[in-house]
Amino acid sequence: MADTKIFITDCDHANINEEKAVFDKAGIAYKLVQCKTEDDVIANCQGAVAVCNQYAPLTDKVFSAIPTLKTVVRYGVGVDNVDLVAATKHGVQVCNVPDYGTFEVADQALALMMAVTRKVCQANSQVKEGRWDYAEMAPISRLSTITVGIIGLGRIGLAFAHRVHALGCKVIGYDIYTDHVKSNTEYSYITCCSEEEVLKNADVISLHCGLNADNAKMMNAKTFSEMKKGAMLINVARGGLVDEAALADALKSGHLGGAGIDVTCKEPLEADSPLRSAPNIVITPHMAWYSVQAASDLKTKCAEEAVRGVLGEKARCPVNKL
Ligand SMILES: NC(=O)C1=CN([C@@H]2O[C@H](COP(=O)(O)OP(=O)(O)OC[C@H]3O[C@@H](n4cnc5c(N)ncnc54)[C@H](O)[C@@H]3O)[C@@H](O)[C@H]2O)C=CC1
Ligand SMILES: O=C(O)C(=O)[C@H](O)COP(=O)(O)O
Repeated sequence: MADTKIFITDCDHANINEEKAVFDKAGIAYKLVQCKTEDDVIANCQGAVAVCNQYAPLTDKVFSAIPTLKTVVRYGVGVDNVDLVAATKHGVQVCNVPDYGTFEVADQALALMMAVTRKVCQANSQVKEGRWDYAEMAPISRLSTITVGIIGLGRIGLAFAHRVHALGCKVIGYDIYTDHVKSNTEYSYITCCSEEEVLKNADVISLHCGLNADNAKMMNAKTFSEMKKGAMLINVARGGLVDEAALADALKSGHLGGAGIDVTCKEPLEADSPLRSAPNIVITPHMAWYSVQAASDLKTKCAEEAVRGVLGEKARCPVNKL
């Protein structure tokens, strides 16, 4: 369609009913294409003024080849598949949807923390295999006595902080910006400290920062060695924050006591990933964000932001500064 203004570059949801309702109401022509590569996007999204995008890489090459493009809206919070520097250079406004599933992700982090600290999955397997022996699960600490360290005190990190605070855990945290935490009495129970102090003092570390060039593989053999013996790692943020081979080694050596992860470097997890054979690790399939309500909210908010882009209205959630 020649006047198609909005393209959905790719999405893995079963239907685009919410997007359709928003685009039809605005009277804007749209098209769903399922692109995997930069070349797919270039071939299929010519004339786009705005795109809704999930995984397809949006790079300098794409922005150069589609000069009509003014707005990119990511289905989600993380924008690590979009080259923000190139987008800014080409005058493309990149937006995300930061507020569709905050509680779901914090809940999943809590679920993983409970699963690994209480060894729920191991115990479940034991019983199904015909044994009945709580002592096999040792050691387990009383949760209200542990220190939880949060790396990334943004929306999700702070929602997770509330949850573990409610369990009676001591909460410490590190973020590159902490004024919003220190100036808000609602968070007075969080002790802000350095990354090194979090590594050294936490019994459980939960990652809640976005992935960028500066923090890729921030959890690696060196940082794992700085963690307490028996400490546990939770990651519902991005797989690329963790050196997975080093995590598997730290679990196999017994230095780390467990891990709960929802995200991996390659998704789905590779068949030969060393994480598959590591002890006390619980892995979920990048589902932290998901609930029926969050999925619907995400699609509606993403479509509405794309419409604002086409109409030249102010973006609700811009990520880059033009
Ligand atoms: N597993 C899932 O389904 C989902 C995962 N996510 C991931 O969670 C991440 C966080 O989401 P929100 O809390 O909503 O984002 P946010 O932008 O509100 O918070 C991120 C925080 O991380 C901090 N940060 C950045 N780099 C850091 C570093 N190197 N060390 C410490 N702190 C650092 C930022 O200053 C910010 O306060 C997203 O970027 C995304 O990657 C988000 C939604 C769903
Ligand atoms: O919001 C995010 O960021 C997310 O992680 C997603 O919503 C869910 O995952 P992906 O779309 O990044 O697979």
